[in-house]
Amino acid sequence: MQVFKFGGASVKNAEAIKNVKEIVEYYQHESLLIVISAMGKTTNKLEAIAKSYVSQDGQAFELLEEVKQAHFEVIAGLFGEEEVPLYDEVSNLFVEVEWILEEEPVDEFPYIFDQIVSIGELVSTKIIASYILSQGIPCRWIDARNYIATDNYYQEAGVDWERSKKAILKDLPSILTHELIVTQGFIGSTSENFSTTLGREGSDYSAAIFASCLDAQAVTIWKDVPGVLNADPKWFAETALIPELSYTDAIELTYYGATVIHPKTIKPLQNKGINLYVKSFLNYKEPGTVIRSTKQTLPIPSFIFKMNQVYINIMPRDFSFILEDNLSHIFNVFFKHRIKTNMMRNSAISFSVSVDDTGENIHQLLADLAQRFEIITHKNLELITIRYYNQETIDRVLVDKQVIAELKDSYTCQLLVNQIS
Ligand SMILES: Nc1ncnc2c1ncn2[C@@H]1O[C@H](COP(=O)(O)OP(=O)(O)O)[C@@H](O)[C@H]1O
Ligand SMILES: N[C@@H](CC(=O)OP(=O)(O)O)C(=O)O
Repeated sequence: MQVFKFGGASVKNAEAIKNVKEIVEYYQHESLLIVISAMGKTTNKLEAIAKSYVSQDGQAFELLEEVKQAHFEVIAGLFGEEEVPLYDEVSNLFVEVEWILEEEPVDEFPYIFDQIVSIGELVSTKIIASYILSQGIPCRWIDARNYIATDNYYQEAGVDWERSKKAILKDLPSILTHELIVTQGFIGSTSENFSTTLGREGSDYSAAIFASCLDAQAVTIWKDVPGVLNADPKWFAETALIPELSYTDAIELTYYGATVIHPKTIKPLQNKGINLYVKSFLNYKEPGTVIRSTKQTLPIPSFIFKMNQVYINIMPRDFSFILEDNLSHIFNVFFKHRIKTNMMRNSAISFSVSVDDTGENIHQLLADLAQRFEIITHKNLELITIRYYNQETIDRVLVDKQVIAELKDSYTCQLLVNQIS
């Protein structure tokens, strides 16, 4: 069997969903489990609703109505004038959010986020599964929350692999013998049946969890690009397709910020030797990129750009050295605020990190660190990572840039830079 994953861009409107159906139809004689994300930018809109609800700014119902109407338009685009029961099914899912919004917000934001935002994947999959079925392709919608068991670390839930595998193997193999399965990416459930999410862009990871538990032959992630390129085409005018990548190179590229695949996706597949394909949903017969066990190293240097970085220099107030005691304290504070570091350096009396400037939680991190350390921050920086670098590639990215910090090992070079105005 195989696992397919369709992200928000591939299901953003009725036309896009018809294209997904065409791809599924082409592969319908395979045994397929299809993981789908929320449509387009729905997750961002639902996040705005969760924030509006918590701040009680009076906008939440209006925002929810917009999201609901956008989904009804997609249903109309797929089914025309037909009075399909899907309208009621989708309305009922939105009613669950309305019930939340009617109550006073007493719970913590991460919990509220997960209860509201998880609806995006539930409605998108309801619509797409109904459409695929209406086109004569046997297909079953399943609720991923019955299969992806997690802890209760809301917004970044940890997967309970044992419980998930047991639930998946109990039900899904027999369904897959005669029907396609359509399910949600990104969401899971605690043992008390509260919805959880696996971290933003986490649907790729869901595909890997199902694939690993089912011992799939392959996973295919369908994208708006021809496959993995040597740089994000949004930042680089000339990019090249990488036809084959080792799991290690793929893990490194995604770890450093290549957003084409969620970083947690690759390890479970590597452990089981499952090939991961990245293909274009616009040219679905093209081979794309295959990530698998190979000795082949990246054929060309690859570039990763991360904008909006803040560089934090942390110095002990008492001029003690940056040794185990201070380091463990610093890492605990980063862990407490769940802030991921993109680059780290240390000297005898300072420890410096570059992180995404995500606003409020960075302020809280800095306030915590300032209790024990002197802090200097430098904002609006860009982090450039080059895998398989050489001097020519470094010179190429440094035009009009001032280097603030630099880290190199045999394969990877990281440059934290400032635009020279
Ligand atoms: N190395 C890379 N190769 C290809 N695409 C990349 C790379 N790095 C970043 N991207 C970006 O990833 C995007 C696809 O990911 P994303 O928008 O998250 O898709 P989806 O929402 O469908 O999962 C591409 O449009 C591209 O801009
Ligand atoms: N919808 C979720 C999960 C996800 O993976 O989305 P996408 O596949 O569109 O990146 C998010 O936007 O975070």
